[in-house]
Amino acid sequence: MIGRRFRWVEGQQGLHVVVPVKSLAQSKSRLAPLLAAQDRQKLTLAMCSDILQLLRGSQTIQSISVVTRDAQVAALARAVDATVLVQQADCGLTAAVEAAAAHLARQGADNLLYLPCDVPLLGYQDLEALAHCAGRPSSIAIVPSHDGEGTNGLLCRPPQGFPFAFEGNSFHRHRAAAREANLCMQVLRLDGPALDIDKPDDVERFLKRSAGDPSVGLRTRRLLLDELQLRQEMAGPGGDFARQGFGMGL
Ligand SMILES: Nc1nc2c(ncn2[C@@H]2O[C@H](COP(=O)(O)OP(=O)(O)OP(=O)(O)O)[C@@H](O)[C@H]2O)c(=O)[nH]1
Ligand SMILES: O=C(O)[C@H](O)COP(=O)(O)O
Repeated sequence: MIGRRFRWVEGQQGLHVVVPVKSLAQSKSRLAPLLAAQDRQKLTLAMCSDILQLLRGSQTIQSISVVTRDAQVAALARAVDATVLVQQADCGLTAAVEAAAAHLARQGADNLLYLPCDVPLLGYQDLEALAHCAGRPSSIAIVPSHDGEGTNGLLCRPPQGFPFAFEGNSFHRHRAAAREANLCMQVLRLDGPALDIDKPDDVERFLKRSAGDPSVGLRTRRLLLDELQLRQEMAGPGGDFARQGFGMGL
């Protein structure tokens, strides 16, 4: 647990963030048409690094927990003073968040904010918006993914007891569960964390959007453009990564 950076602001709650990360070798399989296996691993590490550095620098964050069985991810997490909850196997996202919820409840935390590792456009203002939502007891805030189907952020107060049901159309399931339990629910449509990088089109969207804001997703952007040499000019208006090969063996 870390608590020293959190700065109390009236109306805001210090957030206890949980970032589950599956084994690098298993991550980002839907990007296989675009990136080779080694490059998908590098991309996951770069995105983890971006989000962990952002969390570390935010005064709205009270603790960071990374749930993983991957040694490289664990090392990255420890470097920013995050708590590493080591898993024996990749047993799915829901199980990973449930394990973190139990841990936080034992530690006496009064909230949990799930964030995936693949939202490099997440910014400080998004965390502030979430911190405002955490002010009320028995509350839920959900950040839907840009396609309106997935859950790219889920804030629960208290941390345990909500029926997490990730994967597939989880936004609708989480919203229905909050309504059924009569919880105070907010749906936060935040453009930055709404973009999770799952598919080749998402890489294109990320490069377009991050071009206007060098303060977010810096490591991810550098990796894609400089090291993996994806060509940014293809991301301009009318650019078409797939048809032009994107330079990566399509
Ligand atoms: N600890 C842990 N994290 C997981 C597991 N499954 C998914 N995650 C994490 O949950 C978040 C959202 O997962 P996905 O978007 O499905 O991950 P992904 O690597 O894009 O998945 P694919 O493209 O389907 O391979 C990411 O931070 C993942 O690393 C798991 O079994 N254990
Ligand atoms: O929305 C979810 O349940 C998880 O974030 C996984 O969704 P994804 O497969 O769209 O990344």
